[in-house]
Amino acid sequence: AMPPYKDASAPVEVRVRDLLGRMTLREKAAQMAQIERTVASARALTELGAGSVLNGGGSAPGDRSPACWADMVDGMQRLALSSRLGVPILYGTDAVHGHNNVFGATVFPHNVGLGAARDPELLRRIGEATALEVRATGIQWTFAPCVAVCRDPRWGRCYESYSEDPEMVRSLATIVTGLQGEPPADHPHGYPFLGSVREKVLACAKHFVGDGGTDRGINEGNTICSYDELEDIHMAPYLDCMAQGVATVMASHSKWNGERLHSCRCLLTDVLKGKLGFKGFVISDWKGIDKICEPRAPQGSEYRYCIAQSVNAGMDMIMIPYRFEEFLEHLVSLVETGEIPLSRIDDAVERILRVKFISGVFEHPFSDPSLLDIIGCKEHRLLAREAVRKSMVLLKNGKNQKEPFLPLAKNVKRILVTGTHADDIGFQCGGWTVGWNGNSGKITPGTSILEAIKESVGVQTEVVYEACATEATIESGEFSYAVVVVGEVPYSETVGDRTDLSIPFNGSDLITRVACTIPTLVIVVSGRPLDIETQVLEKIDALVAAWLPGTEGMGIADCLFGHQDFVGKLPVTWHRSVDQLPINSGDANYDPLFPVGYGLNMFQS
Ligand SMILES: OC[C@@H]1[C@@H](O)[C@H](O)[C@@H](O)c2nc(CNc3ccccc3)cn21
Repeated sequence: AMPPYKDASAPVEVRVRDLLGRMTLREKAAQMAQIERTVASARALTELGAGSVLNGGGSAPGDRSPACWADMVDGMQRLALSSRLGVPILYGTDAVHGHNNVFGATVFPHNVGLGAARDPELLRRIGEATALEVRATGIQWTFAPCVAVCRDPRWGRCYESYSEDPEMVRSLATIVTGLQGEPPADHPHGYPFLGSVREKVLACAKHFVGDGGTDRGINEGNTICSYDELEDIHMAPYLDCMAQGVATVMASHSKWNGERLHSCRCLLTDVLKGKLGFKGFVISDWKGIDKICEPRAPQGSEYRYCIAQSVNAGMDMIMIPYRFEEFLEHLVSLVETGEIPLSRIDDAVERILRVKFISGVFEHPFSDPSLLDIIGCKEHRLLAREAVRKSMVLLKNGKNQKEPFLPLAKNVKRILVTGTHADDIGFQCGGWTVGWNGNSGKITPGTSILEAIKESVGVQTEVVYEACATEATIESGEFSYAVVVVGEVPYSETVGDRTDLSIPFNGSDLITRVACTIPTLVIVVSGRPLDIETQVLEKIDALVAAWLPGTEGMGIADCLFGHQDFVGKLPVTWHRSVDQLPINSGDANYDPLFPVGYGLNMFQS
């Protein structure tokens, strides 16, 4: 007869218990391992039975096409299903603003722009569209949403945070129901949920906890605060994610008052699993356990000790990604010596199997090729265009109270478009896009700001474009107005940590050169607020924060030319000077250039 764990009609907990009872210690330990796709061999997946596979940012199969991804994931699944007990893998990827690793996917604005849009229903729809594009490649799990509450814009991951305001971040956790589906009203609190194996993917709330609150915004640094502050500011969004049945949580590389989250039993077990009642599984970050002994010992040393510390603290799955067999040997040995109680292993594997059973991957282990055309489809690009439009924040609109500068006139003789970010899809998308750190240029199909402007103006309007306008061009006269698009080059994680937030490539000089001759709108494409000196702000006629809008540049033109009004409001404080940092709404003597919540509409100036 069919063993209970293979019986789709049996209750999940019965299937979990039955399968757990059949597994050897080595098989249990292997389920707790997540390995990188480049080492996902037959030995790893069939002989040893690794539980999960991921691709690190930028790691992709063949030509990055959707079909290539689906073939890869299905191939790995076939290997896993040939293991002794035939436990399927979960494949995880960072689809953090659309299915951003895949060429041709819809790339949505990064989280900071979605925080400016402040539209929970929009976030749910973005989750829905993203889930479909992820599923189209046969992938069942995304490492999103990042629910960091960014308290210092010097942090290289500021753009991955919806807001500095925990209440704003909480309200946007609706993306979880978009990704996973809406749990029924009687869904047990803290229990993982997945609504449809065809159209939904497992989500991952990250990075637990306090990733956005580190001292001076240093990535993977130290968050120094009381437990109450940690709970009120950084932990609050996890309650909302859990209320929506989030299936997994990723631990943060950062520390709380000097204690590494990856080996913090108090926060991972007593708080997250105990007090908050989380019933899904906790996964480490990339090589997160290898860092446990730093700085006393170099990263990766004392690996056996690191494994013991992390697993005993409550880590359920380890994002290894390359030391799988070493990990396996150590973990089995640690249980045999009693340094890790078998009960801890059983708890971890029970959580992993629970998520696998609720995900439907036992019944539907393979990709669904009928979804392939949905990647980058028109409907999703229109949704992304709506998100871009709603994320735009109008910070200045005219030099005096009476004459708003926007909307821009469409039927003028000649306009100048200039700046490093006017015609660069890669710059618009930012980090975590095709490559881990992102890139410049035509990295994936999309519409640049220049293309959007050309598409929006009248046929008799001449659009003159120069990445860096020359004096000759500027002085050549007859420009009705200029649009100067400047900002940051793509980055991710520590690569993005800054102590200086001035506009790169001497953006301020270009702005000044243009603005002293031509009426000028400045658009800033960045993952965070950048320094706008007073004399620059006074010289320009209008200023728009576009954040990192992604592929659908038309959403910017929709606002500039008045098709729709500006609705965006600042989700993070726009500082006057980096000397003020950290500066957050609610501080005593809060004196920013523009406060959280600031944003004009077209009729204001
Ligand atoms: O990509 C997996 C995780 C991601 O979900 C976490 O948010 C992030 O902290 C994270 N960082 C890495 C490191 N990525 C990496 C990319 C290319 C080469 C080496 C490492 C992986 N991950």
